[in-house]
Amino acid sequence: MEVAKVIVDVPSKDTDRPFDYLIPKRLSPWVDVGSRVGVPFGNRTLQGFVVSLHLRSEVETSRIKEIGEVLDFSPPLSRELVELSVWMKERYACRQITVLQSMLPTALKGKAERYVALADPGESSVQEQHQHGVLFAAAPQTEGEQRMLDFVKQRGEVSLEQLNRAFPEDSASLKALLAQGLLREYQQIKDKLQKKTMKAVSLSIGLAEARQALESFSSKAQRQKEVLSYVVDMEAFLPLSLQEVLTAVGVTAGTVKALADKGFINIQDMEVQRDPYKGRSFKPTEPLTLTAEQEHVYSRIVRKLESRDHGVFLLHGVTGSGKTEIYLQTIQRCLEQERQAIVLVPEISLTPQMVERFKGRFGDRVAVMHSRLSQGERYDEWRKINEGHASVVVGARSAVFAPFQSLGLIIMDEEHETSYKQEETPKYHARDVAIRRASQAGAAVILGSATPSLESYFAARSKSQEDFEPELLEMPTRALGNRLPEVRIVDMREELKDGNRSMFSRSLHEALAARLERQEQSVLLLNRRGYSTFVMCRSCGYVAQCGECDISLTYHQKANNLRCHYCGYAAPAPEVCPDCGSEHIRYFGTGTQRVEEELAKLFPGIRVIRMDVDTTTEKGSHEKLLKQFREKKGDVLLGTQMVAKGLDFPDVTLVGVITADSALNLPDFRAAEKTFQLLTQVAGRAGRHHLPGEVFIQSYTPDHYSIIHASGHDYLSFVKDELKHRKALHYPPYCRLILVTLSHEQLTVLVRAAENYAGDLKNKADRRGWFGSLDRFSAEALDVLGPVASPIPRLKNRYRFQCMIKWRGNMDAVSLVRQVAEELQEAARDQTLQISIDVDPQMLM
Ligand SMILES: Nc1ncnc2c1ncn2[C@@H]1O[C@H](COP(=O)(O)OP(=O)(O)OP(=O)(O)O)[C@@H](O)[C@H]1O
Ligand SMILES: [Zn+2]
Ligand SMILES: [Zn+2]
Repeated sequence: MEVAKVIVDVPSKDTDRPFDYLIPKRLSPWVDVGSRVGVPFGNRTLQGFVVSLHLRSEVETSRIKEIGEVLDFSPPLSRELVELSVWMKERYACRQITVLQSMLPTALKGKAERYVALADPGESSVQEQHQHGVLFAAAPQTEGEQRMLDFVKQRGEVSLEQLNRAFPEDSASLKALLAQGLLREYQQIKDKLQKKTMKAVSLSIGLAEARQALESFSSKAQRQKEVLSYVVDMEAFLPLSLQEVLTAVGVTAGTVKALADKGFINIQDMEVQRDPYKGRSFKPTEPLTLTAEQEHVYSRIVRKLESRDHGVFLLHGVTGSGKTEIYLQTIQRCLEQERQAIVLVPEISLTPQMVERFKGRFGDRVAVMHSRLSQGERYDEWRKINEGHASVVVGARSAVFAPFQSLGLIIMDEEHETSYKQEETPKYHARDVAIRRASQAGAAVILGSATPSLESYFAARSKSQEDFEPELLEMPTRALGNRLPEVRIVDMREELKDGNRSMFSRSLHEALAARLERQEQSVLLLNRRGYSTFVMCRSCGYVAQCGECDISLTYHQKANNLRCHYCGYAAPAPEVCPDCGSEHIRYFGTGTQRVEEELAKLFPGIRVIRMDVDTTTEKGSHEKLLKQFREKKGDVLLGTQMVAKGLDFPDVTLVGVITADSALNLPDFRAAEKTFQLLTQVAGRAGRHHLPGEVFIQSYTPDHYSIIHASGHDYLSFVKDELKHRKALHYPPYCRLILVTLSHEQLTVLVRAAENYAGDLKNKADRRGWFGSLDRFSAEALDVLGPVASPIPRLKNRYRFQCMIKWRGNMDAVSLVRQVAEELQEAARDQTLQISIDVDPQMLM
């Protein structure tokens, strides 16, 4: 192969294609698809990725440049991942370089650094000088130049930075030396982060020899003798870290160095792997005997694994049905096949308890990746996988790119979680990427949840989606045979009517008191999402809604009005409730801190462990709080969404939801689905072991179907009701969405651009016969809503407008939406107009 196609690190439209580079002979053994390379681009050196290899270029060879360097011994990306990046760039309307980079840890985001070295000694420079008619041989002209030249000579190569530090005032000499051809300048890509090394001490003579040396050690060098004696004693553990030697013997580095100079020991740099779970032991666990229900599910998945074909399973199992045990045992099979497994979990449920379950079963073969690790730790976990030392990875969203060579299984726990969608570019959904990657690799996918997303469930039931068709597996009972907890809905309007203005209903109050008495534990959930954004009547539960879009109107304090984020409808904020005339109408929301205060007032001496964004910012704090709760150092675990997921505490017998409605009224068509999921999840924390559980859901809209069905643990009925709404109003899964957000510093410019965008898109879609309301009975339709001001109308001094595109059918809507955006941007000739495209958006607020 002579030519490599390389995607370079310039995220702009014109460079979003591969460029040809010649592969020099000396580098050819190292260059492969997925290699990270440094290439000349214009007058810069850039990092890039090789995406294909060819025998020759279509471009004239003399016009293409050579690859400058290869940055890794083995390519950090596999062919499979490079292929995946092409698919992702099209599906999510983004640049391939952005995708490729997001597949790697940030530590590998290299940047060019400038170096100087001696120019090729002698010949070439002399030749060149002859060519230029210069007859004198080049030599330094000043003392400063001479010193600089010597400095470089000694070191071979010097970074420009280092040189400037050594000769801070002397850029003239450098210029002169470069001009005379004595020094040359070049660029190299340096990784953002280096491997971590430590100084390590080992013996440089034989053990017997060292023992002998100890006998005859000079009494003047007593300290050195102690060091040598320590090293000899620890012979079985060599090499030792220098730090350890220093603290154990109580000497300075100088003493150790002196001993090294005498030739007894040597001190070297040794690479160390940062292990975030180092020093922690995980109790080994054995596979449990599966229940009949589990056995059935297990055998279906294993059959697929044995076939080594691609397949997707939707595992719908109630809380506590033992999904995790299914994950563990199917991974076991996968490893026995010498294939590897990826386990994706939502960031907030990537709790130590979760990690423990996988480390406990598979020990050191498990790598862990999440955002609370330092960049260095992430890099090392990534390398552990890349070098084949790990065969299971447990991680958040981006672990879907784990560099495994023969992937057998991808598990996505809590598959309904919105955090699987990345909100920054590339705005990918890990579920879709997982399915795509698995189909390339012939791997199986398990999507697990007690409350599957409507999209996945619909796809599994209807078998009509072109995207993916999961096979549905059900586990309707709990593994330990106990019943799901009893759930009571408390009508908070009644409480107010009866004069109780507290945030605790009388029944939840009583239940809490009983738990304190019996020394059992409680979990209290405060749904903080949607804090203060909607207007609700506390007397009758009325919430202002848009008649067209069936979503809550958002309160805008400045204008004192209510607006719909989808269609732009606006109305003045009401003073009294339009339904019942009550004055108890207000913006909604309560903070965890206020709940904590009220608990302390109601139950003096109560021990509350509060878990929210404020108390969990510090590294490891999440873990510490849960440990306290497990050790029963708290009566109540109070928190936001964090307390709803994946926790398995035997003594929790009460779960209270302070206000179930707050998420229900968010201006998001998934509000009901999210509320149902959250209530079901949190209810599932109660009574998981021998003690029976009880759940109280406090609500101002107790007849809402999401609350009623959650209280009955009735997923199917919820789905039926919800699908009716989605169908009537044309929302997913009956269509797909693309959210286009435009932003600019000047409002007038922005409004015009947004209107042009919507107009162009409609025209182009119309010409293709796509444009039309989704109301019409046709298999294909594309509708454009807006433009309207975005839910966050101004961000960082930029105004924001958006268009929502709804579409269904067999058409390439994404590329049309992208094409129109690119054309508009080009025509506008305005660098500051930004257009962002979010395909299948999850966050609509
Ligand atoms: N086959 C089994 N035999 C005995 N105990 C089991 C078995 N399977 C699971 N369990 C136990 O049942 C409890 C619930 O299981 P697990 O936490 O895996 O459920 P889950 O479906 O993942 O729940 P959730 O969705 O609520 O997180 C755990 O304590 C687990 O150890
Ligand atoms: Zn009212
Ligand atoms: Zn509307």
